Amino acid sequence: MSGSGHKIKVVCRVRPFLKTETPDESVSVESDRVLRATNPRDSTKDTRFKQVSLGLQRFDACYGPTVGQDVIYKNDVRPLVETVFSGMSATVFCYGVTGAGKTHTIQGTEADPGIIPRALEQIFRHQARDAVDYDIRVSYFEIYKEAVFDLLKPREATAALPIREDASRRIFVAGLSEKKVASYEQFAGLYQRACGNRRTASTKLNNHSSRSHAILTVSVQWKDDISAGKMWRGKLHLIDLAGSEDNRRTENGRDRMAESSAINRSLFVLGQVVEALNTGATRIPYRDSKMTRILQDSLGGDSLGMMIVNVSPGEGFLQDTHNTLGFATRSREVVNKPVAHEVVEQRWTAADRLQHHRGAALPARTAVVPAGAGLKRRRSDEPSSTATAAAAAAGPLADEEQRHQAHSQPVSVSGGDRQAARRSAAGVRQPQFQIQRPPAGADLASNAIMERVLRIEKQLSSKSLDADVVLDLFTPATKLKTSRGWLKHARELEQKGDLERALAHYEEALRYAPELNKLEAHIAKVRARIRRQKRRSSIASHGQAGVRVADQKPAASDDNDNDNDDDDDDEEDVGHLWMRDGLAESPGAEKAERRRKRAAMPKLKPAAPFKLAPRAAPKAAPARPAANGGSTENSGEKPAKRRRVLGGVASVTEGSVHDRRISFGGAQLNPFVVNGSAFDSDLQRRLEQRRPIASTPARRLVAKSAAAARLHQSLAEPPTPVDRSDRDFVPPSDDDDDDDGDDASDDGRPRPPKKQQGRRLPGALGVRGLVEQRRRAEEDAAAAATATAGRPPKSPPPPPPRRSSGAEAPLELAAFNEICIASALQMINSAEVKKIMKLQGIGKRRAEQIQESVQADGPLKHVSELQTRLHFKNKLVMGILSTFA
Ligand SMILES: Nc1ncnc2c1ncn2[C@@H]1O[C@H](COP(=O)(O)OP(=O)(O)OP(=O)(O)O)[C@@H](O)[C@H]1O
Repeated sequence: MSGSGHKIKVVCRVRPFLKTETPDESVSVESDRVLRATNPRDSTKDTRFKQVSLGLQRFDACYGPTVGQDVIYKNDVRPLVETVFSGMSATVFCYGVTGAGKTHTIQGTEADPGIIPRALEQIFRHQARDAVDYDIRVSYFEIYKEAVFDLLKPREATAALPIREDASRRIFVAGLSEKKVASYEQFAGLYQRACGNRRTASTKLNNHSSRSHAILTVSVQWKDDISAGKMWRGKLHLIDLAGSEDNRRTENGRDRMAESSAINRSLFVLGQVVEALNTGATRIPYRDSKMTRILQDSLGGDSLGMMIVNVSPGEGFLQDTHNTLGFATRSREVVNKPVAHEVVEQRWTAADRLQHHRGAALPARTAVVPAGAGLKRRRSDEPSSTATAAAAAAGPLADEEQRHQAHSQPVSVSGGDRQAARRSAAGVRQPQFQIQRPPAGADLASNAIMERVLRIEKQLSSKSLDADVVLDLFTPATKLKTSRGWLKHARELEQKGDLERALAHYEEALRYAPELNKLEAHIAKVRARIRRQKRRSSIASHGQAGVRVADQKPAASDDNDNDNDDDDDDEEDVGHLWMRDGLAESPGAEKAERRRKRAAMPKLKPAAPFKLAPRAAPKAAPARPAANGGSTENSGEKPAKRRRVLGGVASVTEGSVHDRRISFGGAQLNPFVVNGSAFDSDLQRRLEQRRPIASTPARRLVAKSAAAARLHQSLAEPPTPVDRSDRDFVPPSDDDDDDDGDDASDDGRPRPPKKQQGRRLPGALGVRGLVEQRRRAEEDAAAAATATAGRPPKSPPPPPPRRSSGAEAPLELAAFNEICIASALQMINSAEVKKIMKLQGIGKRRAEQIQESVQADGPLKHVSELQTRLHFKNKLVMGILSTFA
């Protein structure tokens, strides 16, 4: 039999009805190998159906309620126990739902003993009969809530024990006590005490329900004179599995629920193992539960295996019966490769000693190996020569009857490598089975799945299944698919302008695919748009007297605004902040007014293109090249490709970077410093690396800088016509701060008296004044650019105007800030501003103080305060500027 596979033997046993149950005909044993069960979905159907649902299940043996323990033992278990004396390992385990009779079958009662006492009796009888000196030892442990406990020790004296693998890759429980027993009586006393240590409890379905899996191992070892004094070891594992439980029926409390969850989990893994073995999966998830790990050799390993499937009769258990029988049928396909086991002495290697030196326990002096294999510490995935030979020699499996026979007779094994025995299955029959080491990370993945299952079970048991747990049930592919579905709907809704519902759909999509960062960003945008819509409508309805919303878009057009361009968003973001007097009341009229004003404004292109100034010449060259109305000819560089920004008003020349400044309309700007604050590190990085400004946000910021420049310029220029020769306006930057306190700027131009700072604008000019001023400045710029076209650039350029900082800010800066504050005041109560203020370190209380104070004293008092909140200010400034662009 060496080298051939043995299917697990599956025996079915139906328990009798208990006194508390009402007998019915739903489950019955039709013949010694056929069980009939009513279809749980339709009990009115003919009970003799064949193919539907349960139909007729064929097993190795079927026992009805009247069959006694002795019959089952004699027919099916006794032959298996005999194999132990051939050096084989054999496993009998009882499987079934709670209350189906597992403990009764494996343990029995004093009056009607089960498999364990009968098997031990048989072993001692065999010992007495043979002239061989058998060394019989027993160990008994339980797996309770995924922890292993020694049952041969008093419960209070035992801690959870670890599971290990020995040198020949055999699983064992480290530290488990093994007691030598010389007679059945000695065993019976020991066993009785040990049973008292097992955890049992009363549930609604079973007064004496086992809460753990219990595994009794009987080891029989002897020296064989015939085989030149070789040591042999046979093992018998007798296992009473805890029953799967439907917690709706057991009405378990919290403690029982935790136990039940652990039980169900390990049984679930058992099902997975069987499934994997049957489908020839590359990885068998033994490690996913302690029980399957311990049963590894009995499930697809080198043990002989037998499963007794216990079934509760009665209609009330039909669904459970259906599930149990389904599992049993699948288990019948599992093929084991039984081999005899030799005990060999092993020497401790240098590696063992080193490990021991580091604190690890030394391996046992003896190891159990497949007969004839000797002790080889070989990786399990290494092919062995015997394996190949065995695989080649393996013939087709014996038919079912022969297999049945194989269990009925002691298996004589001539030896052979354990690996060889496993591999010999290859090519023998389908499904074939191979033990392979799991691929790296497979355990992790499987653990993750188990964690999911556990979470779900936990929630199910607490009857509070929440959405996240349901989400866990989906595979990643399903999640992605579902997410796409939500996204599709969301986009449609957004296009229709139904932002609220679109947002809900987007959020739903994100739940299924939280890794979609872009989606997250888009959701934030949609949220912002909804907020803006709400603000607009509230401002429109509760607008203060004399203040009109200048830039308010009609709701419909806003709703339909489906482009995701940040620029537009930014415009929207703050467009409503721009408050002006005297504009048309209706949105339509406002729009017309805006259009009219825009048309009236001169265009700045192409005479005053906005571009990056050429790169500074090395050292000898002046720090700032002459500006020539925005052209790049003075750089001496090959003109680079131009990128149009902001509807043709400005353009950026790729690669022409100079001193981080942008020349525009005769002015040089530092794109990173608007009003003294750095605002775009990405752009800065790109420019510093001399990389093309490809990203939309970067171009947008450059464009905004242009707008900022225009406003600065218009504010800097006096309302009266200016000297056209002075075109080299440099906006204020940190480098240019002039704290000397004179009233004159470096270029000699007089500054407005400090007293007037911040008072003249916009209070004096008003917003309209500012706009008008800007328009005039732009006209001048256009005229100057036309006049200077074709002329050689001026050299050297006059030094740029300088400004004071803080409280001594020049007029234009003060005006700027005033605009900011005025704008801020309108949104000071909005959540967005609060958030910004929080980010900038302005507390709620402080924000309120500012608001009150601004209302009482006027906004200019707080210019310096706001100046320190650079980001906050810039956001507003940028928004305001975009309304000019
Ligand atoms: N074949 C049988 N003959 C007589 N009584 C039986 C038989 N099988 C089971 N019973 C009775 O049914 C009840 C439940 O049986 P048992 O405790 O063995 O179930 P179990 O499957 O081990 O349950 P659990 O998984 O909850 O431990 C017990 O009272 C037992 O005596």
